[in-house]
Amino acid sequence: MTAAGSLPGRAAIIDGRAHADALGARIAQQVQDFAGHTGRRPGLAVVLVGTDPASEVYVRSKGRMARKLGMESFEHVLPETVSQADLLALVAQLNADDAVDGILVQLPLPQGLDSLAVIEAIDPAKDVDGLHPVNAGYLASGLPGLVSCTPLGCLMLLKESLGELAGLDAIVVGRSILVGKPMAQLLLAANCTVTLAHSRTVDLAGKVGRADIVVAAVGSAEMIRGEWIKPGATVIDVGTSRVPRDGKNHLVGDVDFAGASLRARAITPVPGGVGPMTIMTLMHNTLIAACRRAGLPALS
Ligand SMILES: Nc1nc(=O)c2c([nH]1)NC[C@@H]1CN(c3ccc(C(=O)N[C@@H](CCC(=O)O)C(=O)O)cc3)C=[N+]21
Repeated sequence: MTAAGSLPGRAAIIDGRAHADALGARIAQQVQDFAGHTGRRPGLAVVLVGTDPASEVYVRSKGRMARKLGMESFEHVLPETVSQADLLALVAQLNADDAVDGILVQLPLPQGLDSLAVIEAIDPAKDVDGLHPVNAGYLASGLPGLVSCTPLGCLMLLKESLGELAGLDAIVVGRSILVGKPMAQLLLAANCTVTLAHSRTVDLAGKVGRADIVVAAVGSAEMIRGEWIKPGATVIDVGTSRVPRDGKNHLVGDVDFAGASLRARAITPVPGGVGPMTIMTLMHNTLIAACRRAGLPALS
């Protein structure tokens, strides 16, 4: 930890691990209820293409969490050289498999594979990542679908920390399909006034400085500076960058944590913030998909 990082900040730390554990306990109970009603367990299929070490870690932890909560986990590891056709054939097989309720294809895919085409091939009812255009459209239309895991986890943390979000000014920095765009939609649905900022935004510092809620999802280490943050704002940091520091590799977010925690009222740490919630909302989505597919009422 840096000298600045060890200074006590004023902000409350939003403990993503604790919130994820609490959500996990509720999901585990509902998985048992589901099994009691249907005689089977919710099933999650995770597809990994290639051998990116960080992706391997995430895929393994998703499988481990699914099993821990009593779900079935199906892990498919394909070589980096797999053809688009073979990957699409696996997706078709998983679509047709009744034991599979959720399908997640770990992104990014290796060069040469068309990830949008792969996502479009997933049955929207099994798209637990919420990336299929049908699910993105449901979200934009205010209809029930499946919502991308990371933004859903961020919204849960914001509601836990702030209670009512209506009327607050929110800025989302980053416009990816995986995080930024669905995050902006969720905040809009929660009646925030939303600014969606990106690499071409003019005066990002000024716009961040007017926001009650800052969601940083750019993937650029500590680019949101602490002095930009409006005093009393709530900061959600989606970034996870590995940076060499003091001879070690450190995981840091998109936000200058030490600086921001001197001004924010509450902030998520990295690690231990959004990351653990992302895995748990994937489990939540898998349970929702399983209930809908089984014709059971959505569990709360
Ligand atoms: N189709 C798809 N869906 C995803 O949701 C998806 C993906 N592809 N590709 C990669 C990113 C990354 N991602 C993370 C999940 C958990 C942590 C996590 O639990 N992080 C821990 C720390 C883990 C560590 O120390 O490396 C934490 O923040 O506390 C981080 C990142 C999901 N992703």
